[in-house]
Amino acid sequence: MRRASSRPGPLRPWHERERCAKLRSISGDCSNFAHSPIKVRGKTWPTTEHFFQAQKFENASDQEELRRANSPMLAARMGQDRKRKLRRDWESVKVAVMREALQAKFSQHEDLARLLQAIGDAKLVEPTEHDDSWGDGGDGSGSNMLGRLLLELRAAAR
Ligand SMILES: Nc1nc(O)c(N)c(N[C@@H]2O[C@H](COP(=O)(O)O)[C@@H](O)[C@H]2O)n1
Repeated sequence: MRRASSRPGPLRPWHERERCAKLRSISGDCSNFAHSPIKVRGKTWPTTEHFFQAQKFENASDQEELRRANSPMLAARMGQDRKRKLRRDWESVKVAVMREALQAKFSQHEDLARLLQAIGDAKLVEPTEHDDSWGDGGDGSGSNMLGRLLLELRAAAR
């Protein structure tokens, strides 16, 4: 006789989980790649991704190089390679930096602030197996820090 396996069943695909639960994937205007410039620390940054990735670096010249990256994807790649000198406290400040970026974005773009409220009470999640810190790790096991910060902003604005 076959015994029931104690292992969990196959993970449900993202779209199915989104349908069943009150989940919304972070995409489009809510994503850090959205072309919604922010003014922070005396400069204009093309996207929140540019600002976030630039803050990783100790040298102002490296930060400026990131700010001028032609796309958020390029800024992310530049921020993730280790050719430039990473600031030593990055791990301890990165969530605060992301919060600063998102606060700027959603306070400087009224339409986006409205969009965040329009999501209602759904939970926001970045569904990606490539990131279990900012995202959900692809199966819901990640920390979902980006989603949590967006929900924090949504609650604060209510
Ligand atoms: N799809 C995807 N792939 C990755 O590799 C990611 N890291 C993310 N998450 C986004 O990446 C930004 C921060 O990344 P690092 O801290 O430099 O790893 C941030 O915009 C996350 O939303 N997504």
